[in-house]
Amino acid sequence: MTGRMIAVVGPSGVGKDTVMQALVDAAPQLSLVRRVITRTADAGGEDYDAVSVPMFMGMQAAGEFALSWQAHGLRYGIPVSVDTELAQGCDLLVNLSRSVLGAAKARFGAMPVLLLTASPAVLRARLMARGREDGHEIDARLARAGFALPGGINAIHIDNSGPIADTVQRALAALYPQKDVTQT
Ligand SMILES: Nc1ncnc2c1ncn2[C@@H]1O[C@H](COP(=O)(O)OP(=O)(O)OP(=O)(O)O)[C@@H](O)[C@H]1O
Ligand SMILES: O=P(O)(O)OC[C@H]1O[C@H](OP(=O)(O)O)[C@H](O)[C@@H]1O
Repeated sequence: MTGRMIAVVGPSGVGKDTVMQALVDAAPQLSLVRRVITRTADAGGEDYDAVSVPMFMGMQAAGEFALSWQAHGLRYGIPVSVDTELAQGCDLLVNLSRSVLGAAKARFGAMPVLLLTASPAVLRARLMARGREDGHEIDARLARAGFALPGGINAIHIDNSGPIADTVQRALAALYPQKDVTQT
C-alpha cells in the first residue's frame, strides 16, 4: 500500500516543525520530508538542504522538485525522491506554504492537511524566543499569519497554543482514527 503525503501548514511560529518532529518521535511509520531551501546552512531549526539561488534554479530546471514555491524572500523545493518513499508505503510529513496547497493536492492526490493555529500574541512570543529572524522579519511573518487557505482545501484545524503532547495526540487521532500508532 502506498503512503500518504501529509501537509502541515499554518502561520510562521505556530510550531509546524516542532510538532512534525514530535509526531515522528511518537509514531514510527511517519517520516519527515527534507526541504531544499535557499537559506544559509547555519540558520538552525529544521534539517534542510541549504542551496544557493543558482543551484535551486538549476535543480528546478532539471525537474528535481515535485513542488516548489517562494515565501519570506526564500525559495523552497520538495525533492522528487518523495515519490519513492511514498511508493514504499511511508507516510510523509511536509511543511508547506498555505499558498501551494492547491498544487500539492494536484501533485499528490488525497492529502490530509493539518492546519496549526495559535493567537497572534503566542505567535509573536514564539518567533521572538526562537530568535532566527530579526524584528522586521518577524513583523513581516506576522503580517502573513491570517493568510486564507485556498478554496477546496479541507483542513484539520488543531490549536497548538497548549502543550505539544496534546497537539500530537489530536493530530494522530485525526490521521489514524482506527488504531493506536504510538510507540508506547
Ligand atoms: N506547543 C508549543 N508550546 C510551546 N512552544 C512551542 C510549541 N510549539 C512550538 N513551540 C516553539 O515555538 C517556536 C516556533 O516553532 P517552529 O519553529 O516549530 O514553528 P514553525 O511553524 O515551523 O515556524 P516557521 O514557519 O517560521 O518555520 C519554537 O521555538 C518552538 O520551540
Ligand atoms: O505563510 P505561508 O505561505 O503559509 O508559509 C510560508 C512559508 O513559511 C514557512 O517557512 P519557514 O519554515 O519559516 O522557512 C513555511 O514553511 C512556508 O514555506
